Amino acid sequence: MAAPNDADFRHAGEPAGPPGPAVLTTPAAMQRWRRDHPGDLGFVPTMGYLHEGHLALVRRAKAENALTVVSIFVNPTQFGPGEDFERYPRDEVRDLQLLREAGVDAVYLPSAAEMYPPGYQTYVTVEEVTRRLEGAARPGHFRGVATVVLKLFNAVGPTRAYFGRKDAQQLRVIRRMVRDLDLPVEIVPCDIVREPDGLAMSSRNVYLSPEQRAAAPVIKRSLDAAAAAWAAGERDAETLRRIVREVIAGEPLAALEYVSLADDETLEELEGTVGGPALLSLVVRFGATRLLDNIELA
Ligand SMILES: Nc1ncnc2c1ncn2[C@@H]1O[C@H](COP(=O)(O)OP(=O)(O)OP(=O)(O)O)[C@@H](O)[C@H]1O
Ligand SMILES: CC(C)(CO)[C@@H](O)C(=O)[O-]
Ligand code: BAL
Repeated sequence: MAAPNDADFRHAGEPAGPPGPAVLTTPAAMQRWRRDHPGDLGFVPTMGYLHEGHLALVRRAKAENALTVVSIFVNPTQFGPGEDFERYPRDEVRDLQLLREAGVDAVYLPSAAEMYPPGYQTYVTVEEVTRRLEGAARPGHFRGVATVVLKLFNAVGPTRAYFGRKDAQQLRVIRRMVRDLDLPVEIVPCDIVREPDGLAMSSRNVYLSPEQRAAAPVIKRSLDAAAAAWAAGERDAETLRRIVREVIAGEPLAALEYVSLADDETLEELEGTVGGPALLSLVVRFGATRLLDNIELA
Protein backbone atom coordinates (compact mmCIF):
# COMPACT_ATOMS: atom_id res chain seq x y z
CA MET A 1 0.00 0.00 0.00
CA ALA A 2 2.47 2.64 -1.15
CA ALA A 3 1.45 6.25 -0.52
CA PRO A 4 0.93 8.25 -3.71
CA ASN A 5 4.01 10.21 -4.77
CA ASP A 6 2.55 13.59 -3.82
CA ALA A 7 2.08 12.45 -0.24
CA ASP A 8 5.68 11.24 -0.08
CA PHE A 9 7.04 14.77 -0.20
CA ARG A 10 5.24 17.61 1.51
CA HIS A 11 6.11 20.51 3.74
CA ALA A 12 5.00 20.61 7.38
CA GLY A 13 3.59 23.87 8.72
CA GLU A 14 1.55 26.80 7.48
CA PRO A 15 2.00 27.78 3.85
CA ALA A 16 2.51 31.47 4.79
CA GLY A 17 5.48 30.94 7.17
CA PRO A 18 9.06 30.02 6.35
CA PRO A 19 9.31 26.56 4.82
CA GLY A 20 9.27 23.77 7.41
CA PRO A 21 11.15 20.52 7.03
CA ALA A 22 10.35 18.26 4.11
CA VAL A 23 8.44 15.24 5.39
CA LEU A 24 9.25 11.98 3.62
CA THR A 25 7.16 8.91 4.30
CA THR A 26 8.69 6.17 2.15
CA PRO A 27 12.25 4.84 1.70
CA ALA A 28 12.11 5.73 -2.01
CA ALA A 29 11.01 9.32 -1.30
CA MET A 30 13.73 9.71 1.34
CA GLN A 31 16.38 8.39 -1.06
CA ARG A 32 15.16 10.78 -3.81
CA TRP A 33 15.33 13.73 -1.41
CA ARG A 34 18.88 12.75 -0.45
CA ARG A 35 19.92 12.52 -4.11
CA ASP A 36 18.59 16.04 -4.60
CA HIS A 37 20.40 17.35 -1.47
CA PRO A 38 24.11 16.53 -1.64
CA GLY A 39 26.56 17.55 1.10
CA ASP A 40 27.34 16.53 4.68
CA LEU A 41 24.25 15.22 6.38
CA GLY A 42 23.75 14.72 10.13
CA PHE A 43 21.09 12.14 11.02
CA VAL A 44 19.24 11.68 14.32
CA PRO A 45 17.16 8.47 14.50
CA THR A 46 14.38 8.59 17.13
CA MET A 47 11.14 6.96 18.15
CA GLY A 48 9.52 10.39 18.57
CA TYR A 49 7.78 11.99 21.57
CA LEU A 50 10.72 14.32 21.50
CA HIS A 51 12.38 15.87 24.54
CA GLU A 52 15.49 17.95 25.25
CA GLY A 53 17.68 14.83 24.98
CA HIS A 54 16.64 14.38 21.36
CA LEU A 55 16.88 18.10 20.65
CA ALA A 56 20.46 18.22 21.97
CA LEU A 57 21.34 15.55 19.36
CA VAL A 58 19.57 17.61 16.70
CA ARG A 59 21.45 20.80 17.64
CA ARG A 60 24.77 18.97 17.49
CA ALA A 61 23.89 17.47 14.10
CA LYS A 62 22.97 20.92 12.81
CA ALA A 63 26.19 22.46 14.12
CA GLU A 64 28.36 19.83 12.43
CA ASN A 65 26.62 19.30 9.07
CA ALA A 66 25.18 21.25 6.16
CA LEU A 67 21.95 19.21 6.31
CA THR A 68 20.06 17.66 9.22
CA VAL A 69 17.51 14.84 9.03
CA VAL A 70 15.54 13.34 11.94
CA SER A 71 13.58 10.11 11.69
CA ILE A 72 10.56 9.28 13.80
CA PHE A 73 9.60 5.62 13.74
CA VAL A 74 8.39 3.43 16.59
CA ASN A 75 10.00 0.27 15.30
CA PRO A 76 7.84 -2.79 16.00
CA THR A 77 10.68 -5.30 15.49
CA GLN A 78 12.65 -4.07 18.52
CA PHE A 79 9.75 -4.62 20.95
CA GLY A 80 9.12 -8.07 22.40
CA PRO A 81 5.71 -9.60 23.06
CA GLY A 82 4.22 -7.97 26.15
CA GLU A 83 6.41 -4.86 25.86
CA ASP A 84 5.03 -1.34 25.42
CA PHE A 85 4.92 -1.02 21.60
CA GLU A 86 1.18 -0.25 21.55
CA ARG A 87 1.24 2.30 24.32
CA TYR A 88 4.62 3.89 23.50
CA PRO A 89 3.90 7.66 23.63
CA ARG A 90 3.34 9.35 20.27
CA ASP A 91 2.69 13.01 19.33
CA GLU A 92 3.56 13.58 15.69
CA VAL A 93 2.10 17.11 15.51
CA ARG A 94 4.13 18.37 18.45
CA ASP A 95 7.27 16.55 17.22
CA LEU A 96 7.00 18.17 13.79
CA GLN A 97 6.53 21.58 15.37
CA LEU A 98 9.65 21.09 17.54
CA LEU A 99 11.67 19.96 14.53
CA ARG A 100 10.44 22.92 12.51
CA GLU A 101 11.56 25.26 15.31
CA ALA A 102 14.90 23.43 15.47
CA GLY A 103 15.39 24.13 11.76
CA VAL A 104 15.90 20.58 10.51
CA ASP A 105 15.86 20.09 6.76
CA ALA A 106 13.85 16.89 6.56
CA VAL A 107 11.90 14.48 8.73
CA TYR A 108 11.71 10.83 7.75
CA LEU A 109 8.41 9.41 8.94
CA PRO A 110 7.96 5.96 7.41
CA SER A 111 5.05 3.68 8.26
CA ALA A 112 5.53 0.13 9.54
CA ALA A 113 3.86 -1.11 6.32
CA GLU A 114 6.54 0.68 4.23
CA MET A 115 9.40 -0.56 6.41
CA TYR A 116 8.21 -4.16 6.72
CA PRO A 117 5.96 -4.99 3.77
CA PRO A 118 4.47 -8.48 3.38
CA GLY A 119 7.25 -10.96 2.63
CA TYR A 120 9.86 -9.03 4.63
CA GLN A 121 12.47 -11.49 5.97
CA THR A 122 15.91 -9.87 6.31
CA TYR A 123 17.47 -9.03 9.69
CA VAL A 124 20.86 -7.93 11.00
CA THR A 125 22.35 -9.84 13.93
CA VAL A 126 25.24 -8.32 15.85
CA GLU A 127 26.60 -11.13 18.00
CA GLU A 128 28.70 -10.93 21.22
CA VAL A 129 27.97 -7.36 22.24
CA THR A 130 24.20 -7.96 22.19
CA ARG A 131 24.24 -11.03 24.44
CA ARG A 132 24.16 -9.37 27.85
CA LEU A 133 22.33 -6.52 29.60
CA GLU A 134 19.48 -5.17 27.44
CA GLY A 135 20.05 -7.95 24.91
CA ALA A 136 19.48 -10.58 27.61
CA ALA A 137 16.55 -8.71 29.18
CA ARG A 138 14.87 -8.03 25.83
CA PRO A 139 15.48 -11.03 23.50
CA GLY A 140 15.45 -9.93 19.86
CA HIS A 141 15.64 -6.24 20.78
CA PHE A 142 19.02 -5.50 19.17
CA ARG A 143 18.20 -7.56 16.08
CA GLY A 144 15.31 -5.14 15.59
CA VAL A 145 17.44 -2.09 16.39
CA ALA A 146 20.34 -3.07 14.10
CA THR A 147 17.96 -3.93 11.27
CA VAL A 148 15.98 -0.72 11.44
CA VAL A 149 19.07 1.47 11.86
CA LEU A 150 20.65 -0.08 8.76
CA LYS A 151 17.39 0.49 6.84
CA LEU A 152 17.24 4.09 8.08
CA PHE A 153 20.87 4.67 7.06
CA ASN A 154 20.13 3.23 3.60
CA ALA A 155 17.20 5.59 3.16
CA VAL A 156 18.78 8.75 4.62
CA GLY A 157 22.41 8.38 3.47
CA PRO A 158 23.97 10.15 6.48
CA THR A 159 27.55 11.40 6.75
CA ARG A 160 27.26 11.32 10.56
CA ALA A 161 24.65 9.73 12.83
CA TYR A 162 24.02 10.92 16.39
CA PHE A 163 23.22 8.51 19.23
CA GLY A 164 22.71 9.21 22.94
CA ARG A 165 24.98 7.63 25.55
CA LYS A 166 21.84 6.88 27.58
CA ASP A 167 21.30 3.80 25.39
CA ALA A 168 24.88 2.74 26.01
CA GLN A 169 24.64 -0.80 24.68
CA GLN A 170 22.72 0.37 21.61
CA LEU A 171 25.54 2.80 20.84
CA ARG A 172 28.11 -0.02 21.03
CA VAL A 173 25.95 -2.34 18.91
CA ILE A 174 25.60 0.30 16.20
CA ARG A 175 29.32 1.08 16.24
CA ARG A 176 30.07 -2.64 15.85
CA MET A 177 27.60 -2.98 12.96
CA VAL A 178 29.09 0.06 11.20
CA ARG A 179 32.62 -1.36 11.52
CA ASP A 180 31.67 -4.91 10.58
CA LEU A 181 29.55 -3.98 7.56
CA ASP A 182 31.89 -1.15 6.38
CA LEU A 183 29.08 1.39 6.48
CA PRO A 184 30.24 4.82 5.30
CA VAL A 185 28.88 6.76 8.29
CA GLU A 186 30.52 8.27 11.37
CA ILE A 187 28.78 7.42 14.65
CA VAL A 188 28.77 10.39 17.04
CA PRO A 189 28.03 9.61 20.72
CA CYS A 190 26.23 12.38 22.64
CA ASP A 191 26.13 12.96 26.41
CA ILE A 192 23.07 12.14 28.48
CA VAL A 193 20.71 15.09 29.02
CA ARG A 194 19.14 15.09 32.48
CA GLU A 195 16.29 16.76 34.30
CA PRO A 196 17.43 19.25 36.98
CA ASP A 197 17.06 16.54 39.65
CA GLY A 198 19.33 14.15 37.72
CA LEU A 199 16.77 11.83 36.10
CA ALA A 200 17.88 11.01 32.54
CA MET A 201 15.35 12.38 30.06
CA SER A 202 13.33 9.61 28.43
CA SER A 203 10.08 9.42 26.53
CA ARG A 204 9.10 6.69 28.99
CA ASN A 205 9.31 9.07 32.00
CA VAL A 206 5.74 10.02 31.09
CA TYR A 207 4.60 6.59 32.37
CA LEU A 208 5.65 7.45 35.95
CA SER A 209 3.08 8.37 38.59
CA PRO A 210 3.89 11.57 40.56
CA GLU A 211 5.20 9.42 43.44
CA GLN A 212 7.37 7.32 41.12
CA ARG A 213 8.65 10.45 39.37
CA ALA A 214 9.63 11.95 42.74
CA ALA A 215 11.51 8.75 43.62
CA ALA A 216 13.24 8.26 40.23
CA PRO A 217 16.31 10.49 40.85
CA VAL A 218 17.54 7.66 43.09
CA ILE A 219 18.93 6.14 39.86
CA LYS A 220 21.38 8.98 39.29
CA ARG A 221 22.17 9.16 43.01
CA SER A 222 23.21 5.50 42.95
CA LEU A 223 25.53 6.14 39.98
CA ASP A 224 26.94 9.25 41.65
CA ALA A 225 27.70 7.27 44.83
CA ALA A 226 29.64 4.68 42.84
CA ALA A 227 31.40 7.39 40.81
CA ALA A 228 32.46 9.12 44.04
CA ALA A 229 33.91 5.84 45.33
CA TRP A 230 35.69 5.37 41.98
CA ALA A 231 37.09 8.92 42.22
CA ALA A 232 38.33 8.11 45.73
CA GLY A 233 40.24 5.12 44.33
CA GLU A 234 37.79 2.21 44.72
CA ARG A 235 38.53 -0.32 41.95
CA ASP A 236 36.82 -3.50 43.15
CA ALA A 237 34.07 -4.35 40.65
CA GLU A 238 31.72 -6.01 43.14
CA THR A 239 32.09 -3.16 45.66
CA LEU A 240 31.13 -0.64 42.99
CA ARG A 241 28.05 -2.68 42.00
CA ARG A 242 27.15 -3.10 45.69
CA ILE A 243 27.16 0.67 46.23
CA VAL A 244 24.55 1.01 43.47
CA ARG A 245 22.43 -1.83 44.91
CA GLU A 246 22.47 -0.29 48.39
CA VAL A 247 21.35 3.16 47.24
CA ILE A 248 18.51 1.72 45.12
CA ALA A 249 17.43 -0.55 48.00
CA GLY A 250 16.85 2.60 50.08
CA GLU A 251 13.98 3.66 47.76
CA PRO A 252 10.87 1.50 48.33
CA LEU A 253 9.26 2.36 44.96
CA ALA A 254 12.37 1.30 43.01
CA ALA A 255 13.16 -2.31 42.04
CA LEU A 256 16.62 -2.96 40.65
CA GLU A 257 16.43 -5.24 37.61
CA TYR A 258 20.19 -5.36 37.09
CA VAL A 259 23.39 -3.46 37.75
CA SER A 260 26.45 -4.13 35.63
CA LEU A 261 30.06 -3.02 35.66
CA ALA A 262 31.39 -4.03 32.28
CA ASP A 263 34.29 -3.49 29.92
CA ASP A 264 33.52 -0.20 28.22
CA GLU A 265 33.80 -1.59 24.69
CA THR A 266 32.92 -5.32 24.78
CA LEU A 267 30.45 -5.07 27.70
CA GLU A 268 31.93 -8.24 29.25
CA GLU A 269 31.14 -8.16 32.98
CA LEU A 270 34.18 -7.22 35.11
CA GLU A 271 35.31 -9.06 38.24
CA GLY A 272 38.06 -8.23 40.71
CA THR A 273 40.18 -5.12 40.23
CA VAL A 274 39.04 -2.87 37.40
CA GLY A 275 41.94 -1.80 35.22
CA GLY A 276 40.60 0.09 32.23
CA PRO A 277 37.56 2.19 31.36
CA ALA A 278 34.29 0.62 32.48
CA LEU A 279 30.59 1.15 31.92
CA LEU A 280 28.45 1.13 35.07
CA SER A 281 24.83 0.62 33.96
CA LEU A 282 21.56 -0.31 35.55
CA VAL A 283 17.88 -0.83 34.91
CA VAL A 284 15.40 0.15 37.59
CA ARG A 285 11.71 -0.65 37.51
CA PHE A 286 9.07 1.65 38.91
CA GLY A 287 5.96 -0.48 38.67
CA ALA A 288 5.80 -1.62 35.02
CA THR A 289 8.17 1.12 33.81
CA ARG A 290 11.80 0.21 33.09
CA LEU A 291 14.27 3.07 33.24
CA LEU A 292 17.90 2.70 32.24
CA ASP A 293 20.90 4.84 33.01
CA ASN A 294 24.68 4.58 33.11
CA ILE A 295 27.94 6.33 33.75
CA GLU A 296 31.35 5.77 32.22
CA LEU A 297 34.15 5.25 34.75
CA ALA A 298 37.53 6.13 33.25
N1 LIG B 1 18.33 11.92 27.92
C1 LIG B 1 18.95 11.71 26.78
N2 LIG B 1 20.15 12.25 26.56
C2 LIG B 1 20.81 12.02 25.39
N3 LIG B 1 20.33 11.26 24.39
C3 LIG B 1 19.13 10.71 24.57
C4 LIG B 1 18.38 10.90 25.76
N4 LIG B 1 17.21 10.22 25.64
C5 LIG B 1 17.24 9.63 24.43
N5 LIG B 1 18.39 9.92 23.80
C6 LIG B 1 18.82 9.42 22.49
O1 LIG B 1 17.88 9.76 21.50
C7 LIG B 1 17.85 8.75 20.50
C8 LIG B 1 16.44 8.32 20.30
O2 LIG B 1 16.00 7.69 21.49
P1 LIG B 1 14.49 7.34 21.78
O3 LIG B 1 13.60 7.97 20.78
O4 LIG B 1 14.38 5.89 22.09
O5 LIG B 1 14.24 8.20 23.10
P2 LIG B 1 14.16 7.79 24.57
O6 LIG B 1 13.66 8.95 25.31
O7 LIG B 1 15.47 7.15 24.93
O8 LIG B 1 13.06 6.72 24.63
P3 LIG B 1 12.98 5.60 25.67
O9 LIG B 1 13.76 6.00 26.88
O10 LIG B 1 11.54 5.56 25.90
O11 LIG B 1 13.60 4.41 24.98
C9 LIG B 1 18.75 7.61 21.00
O12 LIG B 1 20.03 7.76 20.39
C10 LIG B 1 18.83 7.90 22.47
O13 LIG B 1 19.99 7.39 23.09
C1 LIG C 1 17.83 3.95 17.33
C2 LIG C 1 16.31 3.78 17.34
C3 LIG C 1 15.64 4.99 16.73
C4 LIG C 1 15.97 2.57 16.45
O1 LIG C 1 14.60 2.34 16.43
C5 LIG C 1 15.80 3.52 18.76
O2 LIG C 1 16.29 2.33 19.27
C6 LIG C 1 16.02 4.68 19.68
O3 LIG C 1 15.25 5.63 19.60
O4 LIG C 1 16.97 4.66 20.49
N1 BAL D 1 15.87 4.02 23.22
C1 BAL D 1 15.84 2.58 23.10
C2 BAL D 1 14.69 2.10 22.32
C3 BAL D 1 13.83 1.10 23.04
O1 BAL D 1 13.78 1.12 24.28
O2 BAL D 1 13.21 0.28 22.37
